[in-house]
Amino acid sequence: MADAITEGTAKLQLDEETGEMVSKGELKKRLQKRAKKAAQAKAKENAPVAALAAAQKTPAKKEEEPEPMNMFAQGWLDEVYKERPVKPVVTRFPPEPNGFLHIGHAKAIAVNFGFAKYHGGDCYLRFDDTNPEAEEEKYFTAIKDIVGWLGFKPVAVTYSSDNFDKLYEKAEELIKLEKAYVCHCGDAEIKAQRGGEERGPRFRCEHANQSVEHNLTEFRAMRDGKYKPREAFLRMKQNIEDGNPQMWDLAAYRVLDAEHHRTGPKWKIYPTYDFTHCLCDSFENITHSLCTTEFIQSRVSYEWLNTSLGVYEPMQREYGRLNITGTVLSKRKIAKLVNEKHVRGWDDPRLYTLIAIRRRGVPPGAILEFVNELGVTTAPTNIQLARFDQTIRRYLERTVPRLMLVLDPIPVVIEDAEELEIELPFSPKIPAMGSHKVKFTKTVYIERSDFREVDSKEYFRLAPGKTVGLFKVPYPIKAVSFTKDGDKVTEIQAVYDKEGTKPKTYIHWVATGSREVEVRIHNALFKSEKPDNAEGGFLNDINPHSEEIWPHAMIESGFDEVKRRAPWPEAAGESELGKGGLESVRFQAMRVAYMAMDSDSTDDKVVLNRIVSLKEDAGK
Ligand SMILES: Nc1ncnc2c1ncn2[C@@H]1O[C@H](COP(=O)(O)OP(=O)(O)OP(=O)(O)O)[C@@H](O)[C@H]1O
Ligand SMILES: NC(=O)CC[C@H](N)C(=O)O
Repeated sequence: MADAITEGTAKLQLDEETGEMVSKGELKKRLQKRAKKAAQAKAKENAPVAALAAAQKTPAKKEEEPEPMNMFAQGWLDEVYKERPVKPVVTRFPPEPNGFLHIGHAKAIAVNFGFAKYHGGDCYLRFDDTNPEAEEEKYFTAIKDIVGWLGFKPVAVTYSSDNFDKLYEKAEELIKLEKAYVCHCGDAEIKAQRGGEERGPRFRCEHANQSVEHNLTEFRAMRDGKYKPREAFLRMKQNIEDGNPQMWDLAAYRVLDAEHHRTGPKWKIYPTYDFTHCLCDSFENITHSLCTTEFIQSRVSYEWLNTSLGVYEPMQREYGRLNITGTVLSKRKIAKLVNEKHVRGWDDPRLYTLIAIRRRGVPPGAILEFVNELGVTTAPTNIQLARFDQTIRRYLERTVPRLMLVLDPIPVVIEDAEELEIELPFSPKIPAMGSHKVKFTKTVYIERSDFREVDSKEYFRLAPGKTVGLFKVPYPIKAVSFTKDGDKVTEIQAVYDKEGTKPKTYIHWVATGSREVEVRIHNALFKSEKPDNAEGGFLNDINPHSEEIWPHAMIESGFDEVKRRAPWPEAAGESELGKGGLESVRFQAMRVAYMAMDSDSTDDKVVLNRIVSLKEDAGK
């Protein structure tokens, strides 16, 4: 008979509206009831509007797994390949090591590494380290780490600074070709030469007429420390008549009073982005140099320099940036949040740096799936946080095991119960995940929110005289009394309800002796979709409830096995890197949320982060 009851629990389903686990039949009944109500409401609307709404809903039904390589097989990236269908494809991901990467960079990583991988080629991780003032060792390490975590292996890690000698030679060559000159003009003069505020006529300064010998002497003097910053710079002699400002004799080299973290005090002059990037691409035999659309105008100067020097010419093409709304990504703003202690650090799970997303427990594969789903075009993509969460949720749904976790435990003493061993599957849908055994004890702990002191007709969980199912336990229980300390219920007394009908609802529980854990539930860090538009600035938009802590949550013993068997899922960079970090211990806490271990965990104390809720928040 016990079997007859537990059999049903294997097929329990989540009622998304109430958060309860209920039998298939009960869920069907509830859905029908709600559908009827909704239909009645809808009937009031006029027919065309209703039809449009239905039509708009259709695509959402498509819940299949996205094809992981779609973004390369079709659309913009496919066109780019067709423009230059060469083998082997060679690409590069070229971050400046001046901060932690964010979700937008994940797109750049996926595009560059993915494009090469898809075409059987190679991708370099190139540190674009030509601004010694802003660069720090910790960023190099963090960037390398994140690329590996996303599952990509650079064919080599290179540095623009590896090429400082070669770039210097190319600069002298450009001077000898009469295509560069040393200029001593200040900002105001340069502005005037470029037409000024009124966009008037453009003209060159007298330095542009210097002889090659003079320019060489001056450039070497710059190199040898004769000039202080801003006293001299090397300019490319492009085409001042051109409508594109990127052709208005851009700087190629400037004097900087800074030690480079790799070349030390060797250089007093450093090449600019416009001089460095296209040449480094050329030196590395990059076939497709993919970057974001703010570089569209730079394409002419990119091509001009390589052509002028007669070197191998890569092809630059530009795609739209990925922006997430409802958060801030700028380094300066995140630094403010960190310094003013609004968040726990650059890797705080409420941020959208990649180290933060990783710490929160988001699997690397889910990020790649997100980028792939959005696709790549030349248009910028502005995405709401909820859309990102939705992809993660779908990904976790099919890849992580389930456990029982109680956030706010309250003991229930089941007077006629005996200790039992109960087998729990790790996943109701994927038998290959296996199962584990947990102890069922006379006293179990349930969520405080699953008990009501006063029953009502619309309530289906535990209340005095009311019966509820405990997930996988042979008999449902009925509350008979409860004890209080002041306003707070401290214990519920219950008995097995062996005679009653099958319960309508099942709730999760944990046994006596279960491990106490701290759970951190993260909500949006900002109240609005556009924190930057808040009066007085983005700090005024901070959500005071962005982190809720449950310090005395309890987790069932299956957690130990989930931890031992991590990473969940075993994919992308985590397993290749070895074991995966604590954040790869992921699971679905039944009826609660998707969870991962936080890096604050110690041998004695487990801290868990909510990765995402089980369903989209109402109102979003
Ligand atoms: N939001 C984004 N979406 C897509 N690609 C991006 C985004 N931000 C940067 N990238 C790309 O990543 C690569 C390395 O970026 P780098 O760190 O040099 O950029 P950045 O523009 O300085 O970034 P940010 O200023 O946003 O921190 C570049 O090719 C850049 O175009
Ligand atoms: N061409 C590019 O991809 C630009 C990379 C460069 N590090 C930048 O964002 O400034």
